[in-house]
Amino acid sequence: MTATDIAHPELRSLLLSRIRDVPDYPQPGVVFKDITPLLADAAAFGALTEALAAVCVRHGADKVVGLEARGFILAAPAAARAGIGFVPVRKAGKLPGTTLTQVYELEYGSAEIEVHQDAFAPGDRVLVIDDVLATGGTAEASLQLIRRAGAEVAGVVVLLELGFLGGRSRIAPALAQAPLEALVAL
Ligand SMILES: O=P(O)(O)OC[C@H]1O[C@H](OP(=O)(O)OP(=O)(O)O)[C@H](O)[C@@H]1O
Ligand SMILES: Nc1ncnc2[nH]cnc12
Repeated sequence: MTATDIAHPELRSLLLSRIRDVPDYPQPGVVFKDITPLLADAAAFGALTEALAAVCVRHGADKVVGLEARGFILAAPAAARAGIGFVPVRKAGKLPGTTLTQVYELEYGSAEIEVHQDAFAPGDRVLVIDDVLATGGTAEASLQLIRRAGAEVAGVVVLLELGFLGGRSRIAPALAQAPLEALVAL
């Protein structure tokens, strides 16, 4: 499976120019993609929010899911801009209501994520937004949660896809026919 990017060339280079590589973080051998310079640049963050909101509208999503923590920063303004409700998928133990839980593996460790059991209306079409798709473990777990909560997956959109880590292939079964889009794919 090939990683493709959907940002037009000007937006792609703006976004890429504001993502900083941090070698050996959080552990040796990992090159961490730091989006804080992008968030600190109002023009770049604004253009990113517009692009993500356009994807939400194009897919006719009823809800936008953001994945804790960096996914929240991108998904919440995009959902508000698109006029769609936002649902947080959080790391275990952070949501106050009755939750569904999913265990998953990361590039650097393992984790559990949760969503409120009543976060979606039956049949809601849900678009997942995150900053980075790496191994795909987080996105895959979120898709399983969304379906278990009774909603449909409209798609996944990420700012940055690290294609060499194989996340696209990993999440293909959980996506079923839904699209995975990356604004920038490396
Ligand atoms: O495709 P994967 O291998 O699952 O990796 C991608 C995930 O890893 C990061 O989250 P992380 O949990 O590291 O931390 P955060 O709380 O800073 O967003 C990133 O924000 C994605 O959610
Ligand atoms: N290399 C990476 N950079 C930033 N976030 C990540 N999440 C998983 N792998 C990552």
